[in-house]
Amino acid sequence: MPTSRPPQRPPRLALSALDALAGAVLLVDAERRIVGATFALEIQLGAPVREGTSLSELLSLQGGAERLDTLLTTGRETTAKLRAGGTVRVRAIALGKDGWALTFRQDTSPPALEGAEVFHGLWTQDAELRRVFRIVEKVARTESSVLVRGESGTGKEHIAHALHELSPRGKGPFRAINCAALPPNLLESELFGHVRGAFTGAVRDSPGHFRLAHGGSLFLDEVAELPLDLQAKMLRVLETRTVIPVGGRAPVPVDVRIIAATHRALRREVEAGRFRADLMYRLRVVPIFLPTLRERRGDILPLALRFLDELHQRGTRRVERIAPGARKLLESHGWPGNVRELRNVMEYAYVIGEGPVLREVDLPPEFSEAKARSSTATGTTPGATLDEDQVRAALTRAGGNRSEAARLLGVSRVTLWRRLRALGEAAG
Ligand SMILES: Nc1ncnc2c1ncn2[C@@H]1O[C@H](COP(=O)(O)OP(=O)(O)OP(=O)(O)O)[C@@H](O)[C@H]1O
Repeated sequence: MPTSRPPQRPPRLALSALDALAGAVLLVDAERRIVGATFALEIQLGAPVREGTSLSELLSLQGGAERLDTLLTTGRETTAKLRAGGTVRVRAIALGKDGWALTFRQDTSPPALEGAEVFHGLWTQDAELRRVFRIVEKVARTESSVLVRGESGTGKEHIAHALHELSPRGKGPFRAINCAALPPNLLESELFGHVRGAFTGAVRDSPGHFRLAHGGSLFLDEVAELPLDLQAKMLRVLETRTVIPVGGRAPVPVDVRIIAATHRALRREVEAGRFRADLMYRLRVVPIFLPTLRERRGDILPLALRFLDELHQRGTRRVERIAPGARKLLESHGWPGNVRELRNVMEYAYVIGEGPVLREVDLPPEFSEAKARSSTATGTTPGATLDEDQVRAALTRAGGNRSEAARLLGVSRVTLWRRLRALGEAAG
């Protein structure tokens, strides 16, 4: 009577290598039992693969057992139905007497990542964002002023860089200034420069961003926050192509292409009297709208995996899959901070969790409605669900810096401080 050996699991490293080299792969032993699956396959199937179960529990082939034999013996690619739903193209590669490696491709639609593109550091497989990339390529070749509109974290600064690099000015300087980050008087001298003695502390001449960007591009981030008096000066610079440094008299010629960005609707700012209409028309000759992450939900999981990949390069933990519950939460989240928020969330989950599976509980507190509800029900403070280990892990990762630890945990500094105090009190 034949004896059945227990299934032998391949080492995790081997699965990771397979994942990187071949993508969606399933390993079955000589008895056609599943012994391992790559992360890419689980993403494709949308569910974890149960080791030890029989291949026929995962796949169904028209023609039954006979077709399964053909699939395994001929090495030809075959269409198979997944018991969980959907069709795939499968090919089997015999591994001597040990079993088979099966590669999977999506059947009707092209493989999930086909049609994906990396454009100047921005990854997407979304048709709308890719259309934006094509517009950027076209407009980059011109001298037109571009206004990039998009929520925080949608990639406005990357687009500004792309516009510069693809333009004939690409070899010239690229300067960026955030109009919301400086008080008005400082902003003016940062933009237009100043002469020595123009104000207390002006011990020497300073060229300002316009002159430093001469022959290149100047990126005005958060342009809607420019105070009205500076808007008038900006308009003058754009019209005369000269700047007058603060405290100076002589206009200095500048040759700069302006790329502006905002998360606000400039038209509404104009209607509200906060932005000059004439400057708006100067800046938004070509408006470019970046879609939010929630408008391209298909990008969420692939981007999450890319960020995990980056974390793998830097850290020691190796996440091999995202648990279905966590995937659902990621896919349904509102993402007000867009891709930047996703990057931070993945880093948080990577740091907070342990082992090869990224789980629901590893995600920041705002992801768990149940947690939030129970915390409101019991009247506890936000972040009260963070346990000591999570807090410690984040602090270690942040080298003791509490602001950074709070960012990693997805809570405010005050919440972290309260939690530390509560834990301290509990320990004491
Ligand atoms: N499509 C994308 N693919 C990969 N990374 C992205 C993508 N979009 C944004 N990011 C990342 O998100 C972060 C924010 O990007 P960026 O600074 O260009 O956004 P922004 O719209 O200028 O944000 P803000 O308005 O808050 O300054 C960066 O780390 C960037 O690499």
